Amino acid sequence: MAAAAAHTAAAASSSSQHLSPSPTRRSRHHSRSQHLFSSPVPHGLRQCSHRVTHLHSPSTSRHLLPMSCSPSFPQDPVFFDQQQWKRAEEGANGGCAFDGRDDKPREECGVVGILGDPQASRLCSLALHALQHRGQEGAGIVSCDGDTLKSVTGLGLVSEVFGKDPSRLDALPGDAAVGHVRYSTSGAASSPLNVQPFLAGYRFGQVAVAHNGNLVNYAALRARLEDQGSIFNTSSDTEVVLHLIAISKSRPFVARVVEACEQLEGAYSLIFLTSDKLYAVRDPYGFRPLVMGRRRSNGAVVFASETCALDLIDAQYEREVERGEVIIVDRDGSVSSLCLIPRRDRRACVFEHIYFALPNSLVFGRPVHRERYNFGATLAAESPVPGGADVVIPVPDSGFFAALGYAERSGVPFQQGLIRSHYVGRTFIQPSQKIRDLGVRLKLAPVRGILEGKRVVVVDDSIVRGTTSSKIIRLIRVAGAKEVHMRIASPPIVGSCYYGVDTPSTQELISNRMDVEGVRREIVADSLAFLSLDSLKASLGEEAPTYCDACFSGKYPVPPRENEITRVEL
Ligand SMILES: O=P(O)(O)OC[C@H]1O[C@H](OP(=O)(O)OP(=O)(O)O)[C@H](O)[C@@H]1O
Ligand SMILES: NC(=O)CC[C@H](N)C(=O)O
Ligand code: SF4
Ligand SMILES: [Mg+2]
Repeated sequence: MAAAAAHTAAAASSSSQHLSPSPTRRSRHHSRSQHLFSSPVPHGLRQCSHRVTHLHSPSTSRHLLPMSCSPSFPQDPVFFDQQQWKRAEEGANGGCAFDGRDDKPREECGVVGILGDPQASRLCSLALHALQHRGQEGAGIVSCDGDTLKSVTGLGLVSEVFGKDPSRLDALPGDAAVGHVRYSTSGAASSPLNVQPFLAGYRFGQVAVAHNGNLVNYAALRARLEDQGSIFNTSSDTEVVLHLIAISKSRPFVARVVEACEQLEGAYSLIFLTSDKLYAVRDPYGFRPLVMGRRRSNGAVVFASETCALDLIDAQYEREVERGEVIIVDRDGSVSSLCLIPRRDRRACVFEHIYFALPNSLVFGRPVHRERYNFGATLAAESPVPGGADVVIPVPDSGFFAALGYAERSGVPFQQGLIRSHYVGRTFIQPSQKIRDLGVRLKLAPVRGILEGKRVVVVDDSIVRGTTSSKIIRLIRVAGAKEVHMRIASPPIVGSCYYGVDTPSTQELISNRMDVEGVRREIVADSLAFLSLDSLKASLGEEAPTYCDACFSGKYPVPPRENEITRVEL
């Protein structure tokens, strides 16, 4: 219970705890299977002592290994032979500039890729709709009919970009498509130039990319590329990937992708589309989710950030894209799997389970609703309300399952004491504080009949800036509640995220500025408790060490870097 006390503040209590915001720089850990990837690889295809076929690009000295080198990967790889390498070489296809629009700095998006369905762009727009919670600033799709890649992107929601004017989807023919919903981490939210997928032309053809994540060495990479003469069209970190691919001397395209990715630091779940293939790549730590499935009707391959996107377009979930894996899907439907070098210990973002992902999704192999329920139940055991409570209410939406877990474990009845408007989006994701302030009041309305005269436990998934909690507590008091006890199903957020979640600067994080008692006073709760970090880890079980919890612990798997260059905002 010591941990519980450290994370709890009651009106009568003066307990205080200040959590250090400073990121701890850590050396990188190599995974147990690291030696497999760095073992010497003879030229061409060979069977090694691990019974792994190593792949060696004949035109470069790069070592590419089939992903099956890890015994845990469920799919048999399709090994490339020399002929396939040859065919994979891209023919010159005419160049094209970026699909212009523009940018400011931040992070978390949704990506989708489809190959093998004549309705690819329509399915893509539906899948993006299912991923809308991951980003609301912009949406886009690039499709390909086997020859030319075409792009439609725009600021706003998927329905705003694609729903109003059917001709926009008509302009995206073909059986392959890649899509993106944006929540900016690097590059202005308001700039249409920064809306993905980015479409570019390089020496051997066209390539489109959709990225979820954030590159911590983006500024340094961009400075180097600019020194070498690259001209950037956007202020997004993602654009460096295209430049690295374009300047690579490796062949075929997948070797360029691998060479580019080896220079990236940070988080990236990427989907690439070229005229003849679809590629999915996940960074060596696996910070951001990425899953693969197939449409039940015709076997079309689908990649998406979350399984909720697969469900909507009737695609059967097959597996995660593994960390450090590159999956290549050919137009004939064949699927190959390679791995990036080096591969690291997994550091999946625990905040996906806490807040970002939808509860009906499977993320990192776990049902999100179950994780949230468990966090809430653990919180109830750790931090009951002293003197008891009459009702447990969730802060909709993402506090719902944690509140259910809290109510069931504590034995206090669960009620829907706050009603959510369906017409207001996520407040955390809103770009300005003014909009967030208004957003909370527009979005949530108290139910007087449930709250009046009651000792109310309010359960939310997280406190970031404190905007939501303070507004909600005021609303609940105005509705007549006798006491309001706030319970948060995650630890205090004390550090910014550098891996694709646009958590604000550390100064804006309320738990960075003050201890738990200070936050309680600020939000004017009768008591406040956070789930302790130890309990969060206990709830994750054996896999706890494979999660990133840097925004709670300050332990950053990849050292964050400050921007080292100044540049003109586009
Ligand atoms: O402390 P704050 O800065 O207010 O941020 C924390 C709040 O933001 C998120 O909700 P959001 O409204 O974004 O989305 P949701 O509807 O999915 O819960 C989160 O669930 C908290 O409620
Ligand atoms: N949230 C994200 O994953 C953002 C992707 C990319 N870093 C951007 O800012 O557009
Ligand atoms: S710092 Fe936090 S939000 Fe960012 S990847 Fe790690 S756990 Fe997720
Ligand atoms: Mg919320």
